[in-house]
Amino acid sequence: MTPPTTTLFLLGGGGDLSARLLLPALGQLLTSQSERRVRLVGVGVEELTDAAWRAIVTTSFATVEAAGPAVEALLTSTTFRRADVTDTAALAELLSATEGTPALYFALPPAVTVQACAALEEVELPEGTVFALEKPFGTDSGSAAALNAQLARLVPENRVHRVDHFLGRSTVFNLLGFRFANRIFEPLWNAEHIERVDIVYDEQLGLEGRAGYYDRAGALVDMIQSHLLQVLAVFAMEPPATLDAADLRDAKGLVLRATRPWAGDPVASSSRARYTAGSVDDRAYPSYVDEEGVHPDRQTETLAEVTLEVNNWRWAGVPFTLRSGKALAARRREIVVRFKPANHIPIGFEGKTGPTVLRLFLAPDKMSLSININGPADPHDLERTTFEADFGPGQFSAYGEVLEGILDDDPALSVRGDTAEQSWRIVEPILAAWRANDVALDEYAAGSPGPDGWEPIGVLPQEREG
Ligand SMILES: NC(=O)C1=CN([C@@H]2O[C@H](COP(=O)(O)OP(=O)(O)OC[C@H]3O[C@@H](n4cnc5c(N)ncnc54)[C@H](OP(=O)(O)O)[C@@H]3O)[C@@H](O)[C@H]2O)C=CC1
Ligand SMILES: O=C1O[C@H](COP(=O)(O)O)[C@@H](O)[C@H](O)[C@H]1O
Repeated sequence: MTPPTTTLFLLGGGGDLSARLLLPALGQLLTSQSERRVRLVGVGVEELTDAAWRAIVTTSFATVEAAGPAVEALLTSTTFRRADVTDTAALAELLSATEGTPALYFALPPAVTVQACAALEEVELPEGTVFALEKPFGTDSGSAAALNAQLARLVPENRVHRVDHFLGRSTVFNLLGFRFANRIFEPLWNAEHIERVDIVYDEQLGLEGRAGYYDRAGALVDMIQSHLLQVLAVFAMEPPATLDAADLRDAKGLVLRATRPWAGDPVASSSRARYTAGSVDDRAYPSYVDEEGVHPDRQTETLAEVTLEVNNWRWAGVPFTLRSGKALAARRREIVVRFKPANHIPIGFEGKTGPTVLRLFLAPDKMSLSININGPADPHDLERTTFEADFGPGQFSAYGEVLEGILDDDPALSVRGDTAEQSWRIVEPILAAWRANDVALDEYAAGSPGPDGWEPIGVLPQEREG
């Protein structure tokens, strides 16, 4: 069946997110789905002719070699509207140009998004209007709740797509398929068998000129409050009956409602650090505090690590450590599941053993399982071996999957309002402890693995030595 036409209003279409991530993802989606028809309307405060806008879209599409009938149709019909989206009359006029169902993508500074939503309260929205909102969603649980209330006055919850591109990753579905389409993993997926779970997203990139946003956010809000808590929720969820939005989002919501800092102690369960001058591979970085636009007094961390507990029957007593940082020695993007030791290894076996360790890599998508086996030669001698499997690249980029959900009005891969509030509730005690300076702000040289004295996570002691 031919999908109905959507008019996609890209509010902030001239911005960085749009050019670098959204437009290429749209080009990729339309190349693969030649039947789909999208009328794209770019919106911004800058004066831009339709031809100049078309050139921007064409350049972004070229980065993914977008081609075919759906791409051609979009390029022929796309237009640009100069409008201040905080102005009610401008929004009403904009929406009158809708063909099919409108989707409003707020690729705007967050404060402008809030103002635009307020202005939209005075506008009669066309039937079926879909909203897509970027992170950060609010600045704390109170502002997230206020924005949710505002959105609820505009469109039903299932037509609000709070975008988290980590949920667009095929990794999420890979995780569900791996765990629930096999008999052998799900029965072990609990506190009885799992000792700890580490979710690590270490980046080599530094600030990359994003001080305006990042210096107020920091690693905890930028990566853990949003993306890594969503990964935790997918990892730890109860088995959903279907992959439908309602089942997935209920299951994630239950996990996050049960989550809090380890032992309720935000000080002991968290660490923070910021990078000093150094180099990552051959690229030199100045000290974070010397980056343009950074205010050292804000004490912004570029590396955050928090240990959380999920207080339910399945996970009681299992620490979940989430870590993410910038300008680190190596790129590490993985979930590391360490199983408890075997109850009893028959006396007579010797050699190096260790717990079973499952690694689910977030990008590129693959997995490995390290176990003990009898190696070659002496059959008494146990050795470690690792099985590996590649999940292969997903059909689309993460933003491609996000956009498909928005255009199909399927919110399965977006963050539900209550979950967005819960994510703030989880990190708020930690943010308060950091603001009060109850946790030291450590330092690490750019290009190092992190501050001296921090225990490496997701690595067995014997792997550290080796
Ligand atoms: N860039 C990224 O990698 C990522 C960004 N995000 C989020 O996406 C959102 C957008 O980010 P980004 O693209 O980087 O920001 P930019 O500053 O690059 O772009 C913002 C756009 O908003 C437009 N704009 C601002 N005010 C108005 C207004 N009143 N009316 C109409 N248009 C307006 C600007 O228009 P004009 O150009 O005409 O001035 C500009 O094109 C933010 O919420 C950010 O947190 C999330 C993940 C990654
Ligand atoms: O949202 C963000 O994500 C990126 C990391 O995601 P990736 O898909 O680009 O690896 C992070 O660098 C950025 O700081 C953060 O805002």
